[in-house]
Parts: sequence; C-alpha cells; structure tokens
Amino acid sequence: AALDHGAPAAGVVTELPDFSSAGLVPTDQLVFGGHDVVETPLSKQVERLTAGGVLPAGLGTLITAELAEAERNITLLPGNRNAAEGGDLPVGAVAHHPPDPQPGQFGVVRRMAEDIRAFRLRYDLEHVVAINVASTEAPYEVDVDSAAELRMALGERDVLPPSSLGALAAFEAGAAYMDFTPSTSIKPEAVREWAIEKGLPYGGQDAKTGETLVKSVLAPMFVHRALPVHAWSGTNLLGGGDGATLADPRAAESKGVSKERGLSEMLGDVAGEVHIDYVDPMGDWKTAWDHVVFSGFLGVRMTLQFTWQGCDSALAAPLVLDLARLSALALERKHVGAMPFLGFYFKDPIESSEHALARQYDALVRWVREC
Ligand SMILES: O=P([O-])([O-])O[C@@H]1[C@@H](O)[C@H](O)[C@@H](O)[C@H](O)[C@@H]1O
Repeated sequence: AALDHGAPAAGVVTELPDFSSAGLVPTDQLVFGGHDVVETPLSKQVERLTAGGVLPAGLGTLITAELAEAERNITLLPGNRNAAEGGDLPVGAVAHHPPDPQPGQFGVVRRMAEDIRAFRLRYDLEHVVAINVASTEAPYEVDVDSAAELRMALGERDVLPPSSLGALAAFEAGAAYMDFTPSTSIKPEAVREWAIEKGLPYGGQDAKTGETLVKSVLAPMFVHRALPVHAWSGTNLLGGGDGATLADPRAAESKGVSKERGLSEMLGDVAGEVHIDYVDPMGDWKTAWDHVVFSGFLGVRMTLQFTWQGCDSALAAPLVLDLARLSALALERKHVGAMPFLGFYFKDPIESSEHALARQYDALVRWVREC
C-alpha cells in the first residue's frame, strides 16, 4: 500500500532494469495474507513502528483505508481474543477452525493448508507463495528419511517442528515455499521430497540483510586480490522481537550456523566468531561491527573494520516482495524443487555453495532471462 502511495521502492531488486522484461507480477497486484501470533491491531502496530522511526511519519494516515480493510479481514484462530473477549482484535473477528478429525501433526498441516487454499479462492489468485518470517527456531533433529516415512509418522507423533509443518502445508495447498529464517523447515530430505512429489518449488534459507550481505561482497575482494584473511570477528547488537528470540542460546545456535556458513565456504578456516547480543532499547535497529585481520605483500598485517547500522524490517521487507515475485515466476514456469538461483538473497543458500554476491546476482539474472 505504501508503494502505491508513492513511497520509494528502495531495496526492491526486481524493480531494476535487469528484471523489467521478466513478466514479474507488478507489486500493486500482490495480495498479502498471513498467520500471526500478535494480537495488536495493525493500526496500532503502524503507530508503534512510526514512533520507532521504522515507518516514515505520515504513512499511517496515507494508508488508513488499506489498514482498515486488512483489519476487517482478520480471522481469529483459537487462542486469540477479540475486543469483546478482552483482546485487541476487532470484535467481528471470529475463531473459525472446527476441531480436526485427523490426528497429530497431520491435522495441523491439513488445517494450515486449508487456510492457504481458502486465501487463494477468496482472492482468486493464480499463484500462492508461502514465506516463513516467523521467529527462528532451535535446531531440531528429524529422524525420518523419506516423504513416505514422514507421512506415516505425522499421524503418530511429533516428528517435525512448526517451520516444517508450515512448509508441508504450503505444498499440500499447491503453494511455493520460501524460508526467510534458518529454522529446520525445508532442511530434511523428506520435506524436500514432499515438495517434489507435489511438483512445487522451494527456496531459502535465512535472508542476508546486513552483516552477511556486506561480508559476501568483501570476502571475494580479499580472495581476488590474493590477500590472506587471518581472522574475521563480528558482533551484532539488536533489539526487537528478533533480538529477543535470539537471546535464547538454542535459537541463536541456528542463526550462528547460518551466519558463519558463507565465510567459511569463501575463505576456509579463519579465526574469529560471530556474536549476537540482545539490546532491548535498540528496538528494530541493529548494529553490526566487523573486524578483519588480513595481510598484504611480504606478510604485512593490516585491518579492515566496518560498522553497519540498519533497520531490520526495512532491510527485510523489499526482499519479501522480491521473493514473492520471483517464486511466482518459478510457479508460472513450473519449476520443481530447490531454487538455488535465489541464493543471492540468503545466508544459507539451498543446494548452492556460491556466496559471492556479484556471482549470485549474475546467476539470478541468468535464470530470469532463461525464463
Ligand atoms: O543478515 P545479517 O545482518 O547478517 O543477519 C541478521 C542477524 O544478525 C540478526 O540477528 C537477525 O535479527 C537479522 O534478521 C539478520 O538475520
């Protein structure tokens, strides 16, 4: 809605000339839906984000009509409360899920898939792309190896974490699936096989929005200039819901693995670690400080340092738009399975070991042109 009112589309890569003849769905034709555990009405969230400097002043007034329309369409799930029940959501909002006859996690998948199907029907959509932007989960050991085994286990026990159930729901509903997080979701072979059986594309994982984005430009520079890197240390300070989630060492473990993958694959073993610290008053803002020790001709020691200060939501939002448009194109072209050509967007690119941003961009543009 903000873009329709003339707000700048900075950061939307698919608006660049390289993508103009790709036949991507225009951003003003995208329809958004989602599940959220937050009960705060959208208009209040906009006020909060504006006060925090995440949204430009005045935007809330410009998009009042769209916000009201979105709020009218909110459906409460069991557990949420509307205003009449002491919650914050609109009074008209009602819980709509009847108890599920299917047992165990199969029932959860089926219910979520029904929501996605209902969304498609309601807006008469040609393609649906499910994007996981939920909180990062702790690592999860999945002990089944194939889609067939998974089908059996789902009715009997808790075999998958929520992110993977979401992925299966997307596939059951005929949607593409994209993981913006480092959670388990599409990591298990059995989940990927499920997507392939359904003839659908999937991609991810863990969007590179800040520190890792800069690293994926700088690390290739050291490689191409034959400058050995000895240590690369990074500290990330952030608040917000993401920061609070990552204060849990188990969730931080998933994020840490993802954040460290690129550097080790580009440079091999270098000393140093990545740290993430939760600093509540920073809200949605993050600061990353990186310190790199390298050497030049005759072994002379040198240092590079950079500081990246970004607004996490403003960095992530344009990537969500890109990934929705590109995944819709993949659906249009009947692409099945992993989408490694979208590695440009991710810290842990699926089925790809390319991390250098420029090469990833070229691969993306090549794929778009082949289409
Ligand atoms: O992309 P990047 O700046 O390297 O990594 C970031 C993490 O350091 C941060 O903890 C998380 O909240 C961001 O969403 C993002 O994943």
